Amino acid sequence: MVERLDAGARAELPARLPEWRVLPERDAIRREFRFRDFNAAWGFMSRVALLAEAQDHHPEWSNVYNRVEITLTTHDAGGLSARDLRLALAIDAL
Ligand SMILES: C[C@H](O)[C@H](O)[C@H]1CNC2=NC(N)=NC(=O)C2=N1
Repeated sequence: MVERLDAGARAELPARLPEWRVLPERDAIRREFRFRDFNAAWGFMSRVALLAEAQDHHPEWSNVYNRVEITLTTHDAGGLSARDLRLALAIDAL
């Protein structure tokens, strides 16, 4: 069982992940990325896939040409956990 983020960690989300927003409809965060073209978007997705495997934590995502939308939540926790924060920070650092 994975612990969901506590109130203190949630309060810090806007400062730590300014590009991500907490969804109103479910306990998840989302960021949209835009690239020069599909090739650049796919290269980014390949790097995220490697991060996801290394962290054993996997995104919900979609791609349309040069756009990639990533939603993070922890299925084992039924909401946001430290695993989402860690993966989001690693994605931001790519
Ligand atoms: C067995 C394996 O560790 C789990 O199923 C992992 C894999 N990746 C995961 N990814 C996400 N986003 N949430 C999870 O709860 C999760 N669980």
